[in-house]
This record gives sequence, C-alpha cells and structure tokens, in this order.
Amino acid sequence: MRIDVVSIFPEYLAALDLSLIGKARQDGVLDVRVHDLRTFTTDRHRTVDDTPYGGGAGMVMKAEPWAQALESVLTEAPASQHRPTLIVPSPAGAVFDQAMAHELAGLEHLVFACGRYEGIDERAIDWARDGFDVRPVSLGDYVLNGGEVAVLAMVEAVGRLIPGVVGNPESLVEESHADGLLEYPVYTKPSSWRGRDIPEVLLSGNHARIARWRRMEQFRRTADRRPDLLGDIDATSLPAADLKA
Ligand SMILES: NC(=S)c1ccno1
Repeated sequence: MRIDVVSIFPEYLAALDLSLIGKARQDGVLDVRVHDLRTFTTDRHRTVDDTPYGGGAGMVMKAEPWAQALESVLTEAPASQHRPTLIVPSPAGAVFDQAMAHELAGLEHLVFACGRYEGIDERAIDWARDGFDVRPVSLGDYVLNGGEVAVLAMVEAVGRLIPGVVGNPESLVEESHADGLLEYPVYTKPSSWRGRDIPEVLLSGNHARIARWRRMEQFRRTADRRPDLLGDIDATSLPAADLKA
C-alpha cells in the first residue's frame, strides 16, 4: 500500500517511522511519504492560509497550495487504474471505525490531507473530487487542532491490517471490534499477584471451556461499556449458561 500525507507539520508524522509501521516501511510493505504543504507555496512567506470570507475567527487554508500538493501526489502515484482515496480528517466527517479500517486497508493508495486552522477552502476539496475519491473522516465527535493526530491513528489502524505488518496475523482475529464485541480480559504470569488470582478457568486446560468463558466476558464487557454495539443480539451466539469463571 502507498500512503501519502500532506501537512504543514510533517515532523508530526515522525511517529510513522517507529514500531510496526516503521518496520513495514523499511521492509517495503508500506510506502509512506510525508509532504510539507509549504513546499507548494510560491510567495516568500510560504503562505498557506488567509482570513475567512464572511468573517469569523481564525484562518482558512488556501486552496492553491493544496491543489498543487495533491497534483504532485497524483504525478508520483503508482501507475495503476485506481483513483487514490483522499482522506480529509475533519470533525464534519464520517466516523472512523474498524469496519472502515478494513475497507481502507483493501485500497491501493491512500492520501491524507491534514487541515489546520478553521479548515481547508472547500473549493480545494471540490476540485480534488476530479482526481480522488474524497472522504471526510472523523475520529470522533471532538475537535483537534489539526488532522495530524487523526492521521497517525488511522494509518496505524489501517496499516496493521496489511499482510506482513503484524508478525502474527492471528493477533488480529481476537481483538476488540473484530467480531463486533469488545475483547475479553487478558492475564499473564504470575497467576497470583498482590492477592489477586486469575480466573480459575484459564488454568483448567479445557480449551472449550476457556473459549466459552472468553466469549461470555466479551458479551459482559460489551453490555457494560458499549451496549450500543450489541444491537439486535443473536442469542444463539451466546455461550452456554454453564459458565463458572
Ligand atoms: N475529529 C477530528 S478527526 C478532527 C480533525 C480536526 N479536528 O477534529
């Protein structure tokens, strides 16, 4: 997968050099390129913003630098039939979730436009629809100072789903939201710690019982913390009632 990120703070994306994403870049599994929007300005002050038409506080990012930056990305894009997808992090976007992460992980080329200030001149977003599949996306119903933090989260959530990024793909199977539920609690040695013992079932060696216990814990946690995820629960998927932790 090819990922391009355009930002006025490219150093913000340095975290993408680290850990699993960083290794995947070194291994050539992910091709991540970060671009400084100011490279695409033409004035001596490298201006990227101006006052909003209609008045109001703050500044708006100018359309032209964005158009030139995105044109540059298109010219560097891998030779393929697919239009790149342009993700614009915004509180006014569709909410990002694990299903969207899986959807984006199946694409060939993602481009992230990190807005700042009060946002990007809407004409730049409209212009981009000619060359990109444009998707405003929000991490959640709150406001950040810019898109960079959201891009770090989305690149990690999407990148880890790309084959070859996570060492053991099995670890992607039993995790929160993989099956619509929150993940079960996990424990490691010692089995007794500061007077707290792990659930006895985990020492039983009875794999079927352990699986049922874990499934029930998923349902318990989801009902407690995220009842909105349960929806029309399929009772047949609930483990048998003979559970004892
Ligand atoms: N909620 C998101 S993604 C955001 C981007 C900029 N401000 O908030």
